[in-house]
Amino acid sequence: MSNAESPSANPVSKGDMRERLIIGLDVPGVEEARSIVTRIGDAGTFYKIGYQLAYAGGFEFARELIGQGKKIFLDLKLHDIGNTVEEGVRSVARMGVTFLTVHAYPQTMRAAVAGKAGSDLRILAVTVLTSYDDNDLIEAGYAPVPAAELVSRRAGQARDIGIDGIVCAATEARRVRGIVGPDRFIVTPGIRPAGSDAGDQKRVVTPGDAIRNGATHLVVARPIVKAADPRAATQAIVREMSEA
Ligand SMILES: O=c1ccn([C@@H]2O[C@H](COP(=O)(O)O)[C@@H](O)[C@H]2O)c(=O)[nH]1
Repeated sequence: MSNAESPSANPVSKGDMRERLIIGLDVPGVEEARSIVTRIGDAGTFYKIGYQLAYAGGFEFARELIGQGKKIFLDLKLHDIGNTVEEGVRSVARMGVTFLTVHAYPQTMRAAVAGKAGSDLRILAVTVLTSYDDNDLIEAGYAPVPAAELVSRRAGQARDIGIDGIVCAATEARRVRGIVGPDRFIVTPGIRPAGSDAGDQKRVVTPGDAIRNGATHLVVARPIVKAADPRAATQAIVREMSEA
């Protein structure tokens, strides 16, 4: 069976929505991150480390959280020449993290699949950033194309290359599920509880609708890490996911 036909088994437990909420630790340093993780306590099981924390001690902190039994999503959105991506992914594969992102360019995705070979690391392909709408794609030099169509095209390429999961807006999750089949992860940022500030996100969905649309994992940063009570904010989102 080719790589494209055998994506990694989807380990999502339908029973515990905490495992399907990925909390984005978008904070300036490890001290702040550690404090938020402590305050969230057992309400959170899965954390995302992106640019802001990764370049401020986040890699070491990722190892610390893994040591405590938490899962880690390294959101590095790699994109470079193939050899550099492949070797970078090979290094990340030794860290024990669960998810790593790359941009959904075919050369990049192929290199990432080669780099993670033999490890438990799962590669997610970022299709079209949730802060982009159709006009942002035109501004970036694309011929006019609806963001949802470009997401579909890239999801199909990711499937053919054997990528483990797709990052897209939850508005596109149903369509993407039809393209990638039942076993791949669909990870959706741009999540906002009703009434909360979208900030720079443009393709936004509530936690309940994201689950109903078939997302396997939701990514939420500011609505939790900037909340007065991050544990209560986490619990409210998990509750909404559970009731969906
Ligand atoms: O398309 C994408 C890919 C990644 N992200 C990341 O998710 C979080 C979302 O943060 P919020 O504060 O909940 O908006 C952030 O770390 C992004 O880098 C994304 O938003 N969209």
